[in-house]
Amino acid sequence: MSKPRYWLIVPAAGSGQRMKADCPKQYLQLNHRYILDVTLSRLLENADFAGCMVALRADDPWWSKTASSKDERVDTCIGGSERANSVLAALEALLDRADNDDWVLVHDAARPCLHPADLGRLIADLRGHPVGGLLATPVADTLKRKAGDSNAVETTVDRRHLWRALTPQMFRFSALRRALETAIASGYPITDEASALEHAGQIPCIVEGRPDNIKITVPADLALAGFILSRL
Ligand SMILES: Nc1ccn([C@@H]2O[C@H](COP(=O)(O)OP(=O)(O)OP(=O)(O)O)[C@@H](O)[C@H]2O)c(=O)n1
Ligand SMILES: C[C@](O)(CO)[C@H](O)COP(=O)(O)O
Repeated sequence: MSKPRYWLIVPAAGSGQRMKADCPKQYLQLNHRYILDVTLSRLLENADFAGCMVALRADDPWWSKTASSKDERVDTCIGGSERANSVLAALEALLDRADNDDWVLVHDAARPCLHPADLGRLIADLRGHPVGGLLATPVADTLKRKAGDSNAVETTVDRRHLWRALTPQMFRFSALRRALETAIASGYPITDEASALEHAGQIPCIVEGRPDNIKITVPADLALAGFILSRL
């Protein structure tokens, strides 16, 4: 039986509304490099992937300007209306190359600060796991639940067992594809790969990751990401 291979999927078909920039955030620059190029290089330089599939917007005029578009290891497909649809599209674009039990790592294009040690630990800790799992970091702040749309505090949430999901998230090719198809078809709200597997009755494994593996989401995150990268 051949050893399972590792495939990389990077969903990069978002519009970055919360960033309020003049282009999708994955094409903003950090130290004169596109964020998408930074993210892809930090993944491809630190693990041995059989291939990489990047999901892009259908109207993406920036990709051809990136260094990654010249990298023969990187293929592209058209993403979907939601992140989960983009990941499913990338899985389907790999159907003729990936085996059912191959591992797939899914990592947000908007997370350029992934530390190589976290990537290595995720792969090492989960390579023998029956389901797979994700990088996550413990909640460090006290969490409040607001009362509807008001600013009134409804309650303080017990954070003792709460973790923030990060990426990469790592699951078997066929199990992930099946779980995403089922969850999307059922209208179940999924915002990460693990929640699709949970919806399918699986129990993903958490691997603790660094809290500085931030997702660039709002304007203040850009300078923070630049500082983090300068220290990595
Ligand atoms: N239809 C979508 C939506 C998001 N993403 C990708 O999923 C990652 C995480 O999503 P998010 O941070 O929400 O990005 P956006 O959807 O672009 O941001 P916003 O919600 O502010 O518009 C990003 O790399 C984004 O490009 C995607 O591939 N396809
Ligand atoms: C996948 C993720 O980054 C894990 O925290 C997150 O769910 C993405 O959410 P978004 O709203 O698509 O940014």
